[in-house]
Amino acid sequence: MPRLAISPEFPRELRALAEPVRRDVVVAIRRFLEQVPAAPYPEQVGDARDVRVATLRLADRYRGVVLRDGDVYWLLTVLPDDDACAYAGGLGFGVNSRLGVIEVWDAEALERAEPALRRSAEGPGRRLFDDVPDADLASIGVDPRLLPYVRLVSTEATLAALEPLLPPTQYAPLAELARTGSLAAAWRALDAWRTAVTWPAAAMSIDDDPIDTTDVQAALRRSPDRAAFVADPTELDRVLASPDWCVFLHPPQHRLSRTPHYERPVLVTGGVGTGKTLVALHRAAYLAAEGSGPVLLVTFSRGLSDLLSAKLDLLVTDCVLRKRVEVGNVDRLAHHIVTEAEGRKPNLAGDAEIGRLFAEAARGGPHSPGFVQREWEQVVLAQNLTTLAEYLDADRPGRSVALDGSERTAIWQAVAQVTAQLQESGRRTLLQLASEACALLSRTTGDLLDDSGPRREPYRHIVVDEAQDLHPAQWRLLRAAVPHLSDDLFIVGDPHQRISDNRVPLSAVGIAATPRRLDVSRRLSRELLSWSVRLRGGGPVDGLVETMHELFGFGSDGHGARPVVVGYDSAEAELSGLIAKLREWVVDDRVPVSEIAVAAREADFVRAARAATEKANLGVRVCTLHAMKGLEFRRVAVIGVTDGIVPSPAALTPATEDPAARAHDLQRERGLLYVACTRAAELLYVSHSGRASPFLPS
Ligand SMILES: Nc1ncnc2c1ncn2[C@@H]1O[C@H](COP(=O)(O)OP(=O)(O)OP(=O)(O)O)[C@@H](O)[C@H]1O
Repeated sequence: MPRLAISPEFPRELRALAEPVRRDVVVAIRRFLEQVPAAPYPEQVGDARDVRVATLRLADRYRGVVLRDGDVYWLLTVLPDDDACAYAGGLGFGVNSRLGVIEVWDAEALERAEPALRRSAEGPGRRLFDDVPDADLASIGVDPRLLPYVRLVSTEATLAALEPLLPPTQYAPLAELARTGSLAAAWRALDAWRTAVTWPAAAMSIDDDPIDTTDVQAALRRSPDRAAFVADPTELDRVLASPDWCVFLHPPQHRLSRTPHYERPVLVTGGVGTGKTLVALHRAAYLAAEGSGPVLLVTFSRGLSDLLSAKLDLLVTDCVLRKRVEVGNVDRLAHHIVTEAEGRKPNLAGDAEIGRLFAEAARGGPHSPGFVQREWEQVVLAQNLTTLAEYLDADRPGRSVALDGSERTAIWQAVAQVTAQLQESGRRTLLQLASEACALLSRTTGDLLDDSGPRREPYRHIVVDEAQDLHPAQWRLLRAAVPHLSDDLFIVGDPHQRISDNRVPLSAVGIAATPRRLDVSRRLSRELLSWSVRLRGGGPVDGLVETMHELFGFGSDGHGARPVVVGYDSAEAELSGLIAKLREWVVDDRVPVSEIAVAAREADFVRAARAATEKANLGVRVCTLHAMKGLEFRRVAVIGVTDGIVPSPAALTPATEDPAARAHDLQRERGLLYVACTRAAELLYVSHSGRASPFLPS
């Protein structure tokens, strides 16, 4: 029986075919897998650069292109007959001698480029790699068949022009060597392509066992981003029907999510669209299959946990495994634990009620209600301070206004008044609930969440998404909900996308996490990414990690359109401009309305935009900037990005009251706009009426 692996391009190209052809192709592959009568057979391609390449007739006038090695077949694409033969004939194949992964290159295009390369290399200057011996180029994985072309490269620009023709696993270390002149830097670039199946986690050194560069099957198994093995028609159907991200993980994503064991908690940070959520989903799926107990996949809000749950359903199709993962948000977890312990649902206090209580408690005092409330949430609840003595002694990280003993005592009394009133009315805030749930879990009585043993944590593994927005009380709850064992906490987040006031290093809540990083945005084009990074302001931010988190060093793997920023004279004209833009997208460009979103800072403008889109019969999503968190659309319009609206004056603490709080508020408002603008995978349109928001890059 043949062993068949599918490349990520194949399902995409299959989806683009007309329905009857698609059906015939799938039937033919099934026949091939099971070797029943009338199964397609490999046919040699005349003049092929690699004799192992063949085609399979999969439908009338359509052929699949395969790389064949013994009984192993790697199905690369499906094309009309002539195109398939021409394409197959021009490909070069190899196994990377350092990584052991499969490589494909455009051998025919390289042959065509050779005369131009020679001409450019004939000039007076030296060639780029003249000083690098062959052995060093081999040590970064350059294939001997590509060496003659590499030797002709005279400038970094020429090398960049060759990028589409070379395997990325050879281009990346070469580009790094050209840029830095350092072999060590090139090895590091090479290392970024290792997957969890390339090497065991402990064996990441360049000098490990020699690779058998003739073993195609082993190479395909080490290339989970390039090949998915399907043993039978059921697996075939799953690979063909699943979204790409379910099947083909990029090497760093694969390594992070499928490393067999992490002795300590892990914190994965990464810029927008680098695949953090996908890594969290895959880690949860991996732990469900390979772990040793119940898994909690937890995020910031209910809306996001519903989205995570739907994605996990796509990823984990086995019901038994899926049941091992509970998906929720931290508030729900706290609610659940307190309800179980008390036998009834807790009453929650809303924001308006809390605001009113603090207004009363702070009346006549030197500090505003907002200041006192922030002191409660960011100092008292954040550090779980329960007595005045503890508060008098406490550090107040992130709070810039110094308080003497009598001021602290006055604030403590105001906070005590609010908490007493809450207690009297039988209400609690969500943060209080998180603290109580943590205290309940820390008791030795057990009997929570159907857990009958004493002091047994309800989960064996916890995976956290959108970690940058969790409060210290919520972190303590998560820490208490899982035992201190290997693979306890796997955390993903991006401090630059924070839209809350929570900026706690994990070490401060008892989580000593090993940092890891994802560097390549898979959502944003280079153009959108560079604009967004300027919008965010390249400055470092704090929280999650011990030191400041920098925004540099992260890139994108594709090009696209630049964002469009349009200024109007009035809000009415801005709404008319929005409707015209949406019509262009929906009617002219035929983008489905479900793949378009409109967002604004102020609820009033959201309502006005919603009314305008409904009147124009354009059923796109219209929401606040906040509601865009964690989502993704092909096209996004962010409107009302006007001075005086973004940042929202109501969300800013007066500088006279607390300059550090104001700086944080500004950073949060900037983060909010950054998050909304970076939801666009394809096109971003930004508009304002009057002067543009000071956050917009010039
Ligand atoms: N391995 C992959 N295969 C296919 N698509 C991918 C892959 N990795 C990432 N993507 C694409 O990138 C998008 C972003 O992934 P994801 O939402 O996990 O990133 P993120 O880092 O959590 O983003 P953000 O922090 O901006 O919310 C995905 O929706 C998908 O379109």
